[in-house]
Amino acid sequence: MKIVLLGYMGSGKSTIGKLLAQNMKLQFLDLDDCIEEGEGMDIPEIFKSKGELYFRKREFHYLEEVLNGKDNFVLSTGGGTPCYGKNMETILGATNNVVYLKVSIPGLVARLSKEKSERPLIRDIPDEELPEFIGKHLFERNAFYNRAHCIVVGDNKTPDEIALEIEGSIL
Ligand SMILES: Nc1ncnc2c1ncn2[C@@H]1O[C@H](COP(=O)(O)OP(=O)(O)OP(=O)(O)O)[C@@H](O)[C@H]1O
Ligand SMILES: O=C(O)C1=C[C@@H](O)[C@@H](O)[C@H](O)C1
Ligand SMILES: [Mg+2]
Repeated sequence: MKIVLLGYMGSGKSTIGKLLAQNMKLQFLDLDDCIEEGEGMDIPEIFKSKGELYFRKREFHYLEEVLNGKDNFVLSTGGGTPCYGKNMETILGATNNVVYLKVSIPGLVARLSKEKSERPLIRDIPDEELPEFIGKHLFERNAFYNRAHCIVVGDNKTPDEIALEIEGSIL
């Protein structure tokens, strides 16, 4: 069993992935953590010292390593993971349980305005510009996220409720 969670930054993939894995007695894997461990640097450091292109290459490497090398896990991806190169094909080729955790623009803004510093793509966006930035970015990324097998809305629900809803949708 391989479950892959997709969604924008702040949609709750890491929070809900952990709960879902516990509930389903599966291993929890967070692709951002795999990258940080493998590279020996945190994500803001990788972006700063090596650039986004390098990050995207390593992201694909760790994605393939997890999907092809492991089984019985919940994988929370990074917000951009499905949107680059062959990543979405690779994910869809590995499992029939790909879930898009969809959160509204105001919902994402409320969460991310408090947590920008660890997220290099938004850390320098002024709060008043966040809604427009996220709206445009999400519009571009939705084409990838919408290829998931299942979409679960994450607004106005607790992480436990969302994890249960996802569990009910797993094949
Ligand atoms: N259902 C929820 N309701 C309210 N807040 C939530 C919910 N799920 C997650 N959060 C909060 O939203 C913030 C972002 O969650 P999280 O880090 O899990 O997102 P993410 O999708 O993994 O983001 P990233 O792609 O940047 O890794 C955290 O502060 C988390 O506690
Ligand atoms: O949305 C994105 O492109 C990113 C999201 C984070 O999970 C990290 O993978 C990184 O900060 C890039
Ligand atoms: Mg995360």
